[in-house]
Amino acid sequence: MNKNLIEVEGLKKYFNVGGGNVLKAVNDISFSIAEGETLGLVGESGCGKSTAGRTILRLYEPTGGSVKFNGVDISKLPPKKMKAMRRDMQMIFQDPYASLNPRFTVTDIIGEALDIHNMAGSRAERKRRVEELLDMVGLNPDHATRYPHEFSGGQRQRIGIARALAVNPKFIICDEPISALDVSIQAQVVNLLKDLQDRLGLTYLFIAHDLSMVKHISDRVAVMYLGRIVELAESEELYANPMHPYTKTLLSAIPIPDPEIEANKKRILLEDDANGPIHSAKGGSGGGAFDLENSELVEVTKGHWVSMPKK
Ligand SMILES: Nc1ncnc2c1ncn2[C@@H]1O[C@H](COP(=O)(O)OP(=O)(O)OP(=O)(O)O)[C@@H](O)[C@H]1O
Repeated sequence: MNKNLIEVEGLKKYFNVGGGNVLKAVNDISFSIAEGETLGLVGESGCGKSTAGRTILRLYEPTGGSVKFNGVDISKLPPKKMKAMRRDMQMIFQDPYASLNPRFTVTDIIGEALDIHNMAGSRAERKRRVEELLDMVGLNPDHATRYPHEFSGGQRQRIGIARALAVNPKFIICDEPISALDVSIQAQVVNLLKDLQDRLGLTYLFIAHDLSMVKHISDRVAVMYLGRIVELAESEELYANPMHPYTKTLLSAIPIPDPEIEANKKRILLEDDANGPIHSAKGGSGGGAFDLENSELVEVTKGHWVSMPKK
């Protein structure tokens, strides 16, 4: 196993939501990601995945905990050092159209990423680099002068990937990069991300709300529920032997192509948490269905961690 590139320890991100209430969007999560590894982070909408991603990159200031990148604690780096560090840590977003400036050509979009880190060099060098990046993500370099609306959804996501790659990052957070794409296109983008990982030695945190596609890209998967990680295991192990009721729920939500199997399949209904992730200042627990407040991750078999009530 390679050394850890990312080490997240007790990370918290709380939002004040008024009335003395605090929304614990990320509530004490810990995990590491080895160099060249892909960790999947899955859970339903609102469980805190995106907030976790943004807090890891310090696009949100953490409420508590630490994030180490290559052994350096970035949670306390001053802005200048953090800017330099950002080159190594990039993000790909769910909706490539919303994250690409419609008035910019592809050259401008990718070139801007180079400019931010003074990596553009001469005009000719910038053009050459943009064309190289387009080629890398399977787009025609001749299309560099086109605008985002001239591309399909899948092609736009490729532009988003090229922009992230422009600064030669080591770590990329892929925040639901395929959720907005047609199913037929999803596998192509996943395969592209895998190829790029092999070629460039990238490390990924791959965020998704269901488990179906995550399986194909992740070495290990962490399952998030109400701001916490409730299960973490190698992908194969998690799919073959899910232990936490919430993981079982997510797995039961993956559609099976055979309608007969689908019709006979029982959905595990999750008794929802009354408070959600909101905790009142007076000490309301938000522990809910699984009493997460009084639970801890326990290594049940080697590398397979499950949230269990504290003894
Ligand atoms: N800036 C913010 N201020 C207040 N609450 C926020 C903020 N950002 C996120 N939240 C809340 O934090 C919780 C977690 O949101 P987050 O977007 O991280 O979840 P998610 O699992 O990524 O969901 P989705 O897949 O829908 O993006 C939600 O309850 C959300 O409403």
